[in-house]
Amino acid sequence: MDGQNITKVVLLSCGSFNPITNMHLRMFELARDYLEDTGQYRVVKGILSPVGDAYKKKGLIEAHHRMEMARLSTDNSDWITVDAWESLQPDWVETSKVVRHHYDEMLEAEQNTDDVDTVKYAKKRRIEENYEGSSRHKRRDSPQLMLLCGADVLESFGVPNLWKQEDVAEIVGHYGLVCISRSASDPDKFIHQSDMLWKYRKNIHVVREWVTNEISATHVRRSLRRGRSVRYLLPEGVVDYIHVHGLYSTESEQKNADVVLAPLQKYTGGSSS
Ligand SMILES: Nc1ncnc2c1ncn2[C@@H]1O[C@H](COP(=O)(O)OP(=O)(O)OP(=O)(O)O)[C@@H](O)[C@H]1O
Ligand SMILES: NC(=O)c1ccc[n+]([C@@H]2O[C@H](COP(=O)(O)O)[C@@H](O)[C@H]2O)c1
Ligand SMILES: [Zn+2]
Repeated sequence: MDGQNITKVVLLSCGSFNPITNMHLRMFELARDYLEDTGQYRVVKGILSPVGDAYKKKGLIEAHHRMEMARLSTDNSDWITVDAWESLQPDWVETSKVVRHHYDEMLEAEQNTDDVDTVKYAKKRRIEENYEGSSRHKRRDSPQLMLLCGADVLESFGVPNLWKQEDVAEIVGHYGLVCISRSASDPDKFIHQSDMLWKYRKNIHVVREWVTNEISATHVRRSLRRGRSVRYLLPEGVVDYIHVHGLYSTESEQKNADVVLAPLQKYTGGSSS
């Protein structure tokens, strides 16, 4: 393989990570193996982006704790990183905007490592060449940013008032999606039944995990409330962090219990901005 036609990929995973589990980290490894096995891609970076507190999901603990646990989990990875930008936004940010933000950052980082053009205005001009008006245009050699998620998130695209269809079209049509199967889901069937997902099916990479691993953060929080062990479901450092800070109680599970999830609030409230 001469590497000439290999596209560099950055994987971005958005979620609550409440708390981060071994399966969240496995998703990145599974996705990288899958993409690189095709011979078409080289995965250069993974980004974990914990959602901000304004998402208002039931039982969602403070972003700074979720961020710190994600950091502890990725300390020993040479390619998976954690990014605080989304978690620091005062309002909930649609995933399409998070993807755009990281795409822009990725292009900027690419430009900065390019030692041929170091003159500032030239860099700026080349960044601008990636755009036409407000829409982002890919340069042939620029890396690709793909959203990484589990099949439940893919299937949530069909939940009324949860996602704007134009956002889904932008994510799958312009960037790309890597979806890890979960045992109760059938992502291929879901794609087949959606005209939009079918249209962009070539940009959706379904990774079938045969050794299914149904660790979920909900299960972990439940075990913690009941004083049960969660060892080996989460990285060691995260288990210690949870115990030291006394996280995940009956009380914390009631957070946002009577609040509507931010996207549902936004899209059922009549606002479509
Ligand atoms: N066991 C799993 N298999 C495949 N994908 C998973 C698994 N657990 C989580 N994911 C994916 O990880 C991302 C972050 O998910 P999230 O933070 O909601 O974790 P979760 O374990 O599903 O938590 P919760 O139970 O609170 O919903 C999502 O894309 C989700 O689909
Ligand atoms: N319309 C949207 O952009 C939209 C809707 C629902 C969830 N999400 C995102 O998907 C992720 C899902 O996280 P959970 O599975 O933990 O709820 C979060 O990062 C959330 O912001 C985005
Ligand atoms: Zn989930």
